[in-house]
Amino acid sequence: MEQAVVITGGGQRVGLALALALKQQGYEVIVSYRSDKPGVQQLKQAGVITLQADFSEQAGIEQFINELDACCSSVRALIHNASDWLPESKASSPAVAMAQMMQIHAMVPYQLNLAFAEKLKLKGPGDIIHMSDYVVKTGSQKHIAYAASKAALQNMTLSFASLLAPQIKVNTIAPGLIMFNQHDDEAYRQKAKAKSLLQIEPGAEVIIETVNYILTNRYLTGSCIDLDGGRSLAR
Ligand SMILES: NC(=O)C1=CN([C@@H]2O[C@H](COP(=O)(O)OP(=O)(O)OC[C@H]3O[C@@H](n4cnc5c(N)ncnc54)[C@H](OP(=O)(O)O)[C@@H]3O)[C@@H](O)[C@H]2O)C=CC1
Ligand SMILES: Nc1nc2c(c(=O)[nH]1)N=C([C@H](O)[C@@H](O)CO)CN2
Repeated sequence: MEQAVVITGGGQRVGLALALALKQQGYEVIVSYRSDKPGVQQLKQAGVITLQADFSEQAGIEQFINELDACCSSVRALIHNASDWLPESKASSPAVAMAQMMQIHAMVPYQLNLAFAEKLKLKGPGDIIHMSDYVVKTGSQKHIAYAASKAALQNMTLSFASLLAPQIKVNTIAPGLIMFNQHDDEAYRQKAKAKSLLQIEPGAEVIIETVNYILTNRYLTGSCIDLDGGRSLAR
């Protein structure tokens, strides 16, 4: 496969919607998924290549790199979406929390970017997109390791943008609330929406629009797009 758009963590929610939308737009799409959820079948039916990968251990990262390398001759874009929103309250220990967060949000993008830099350059301009989070700006009392690991990811945007220019653009999308989880109750939902000026749950469509903006813009690299409904201005 040539000029594949590679999305990590595409078995559900934002990654799933993004993969289906980009496939519908005519891109060749390859997705990593960890758990075999209903979305994986949707992807296969849509013609998206799905590669099972658990990035929790180094062996899982290396297996994915080898499988991806074997199935695509060049890469159009690498979108680092896979993520675990782990609160300290659910971690077995602080050491495990920080290790787990740095693994998925920093170690995986770091290794994949280095492994696929040449294939991203092969057939014209390439893109790397790091999915970060508004909380990089503010920190988070309940997701300390998560926020720190997203800050590491966001910093790598700067390093890789410098290293890989001009053939590859590297940018961050830093979302605020995009979509709730099923278990979020009404009180939480109201409170979370009230944190931004626009006070909505926008859904994955705004991520799709932003990814398309980045992919089609020849002059955007090393930047961070704050996709948060004006959250930093809300009182
Ligand atoms: N949803 C929101 O409102 C916001 C999202 N974001 C960011 O946007 C991106 C998409 O968010 P969302 O769709 O909610 O993400 P999810 O929480 O649904 O996670 C996406 C996928 O990452 C996979 N994943 C997690 N850990 C690993 C691992 N160790 N190895 C392999 N895959 C793994 C999950 O697999 P599995 O299905 O097996 O669990 C899941 O399918 C994320 O980077 C997120 O941090 C930022 C701000 C707000
Ligand atoms: N991997 C994930 N990261 C984040 C999620 C999520 O569901 N999965 N959700 C959020 C929240 O929506 C937050 O932005 C607002 O409460 C943050 N990151």
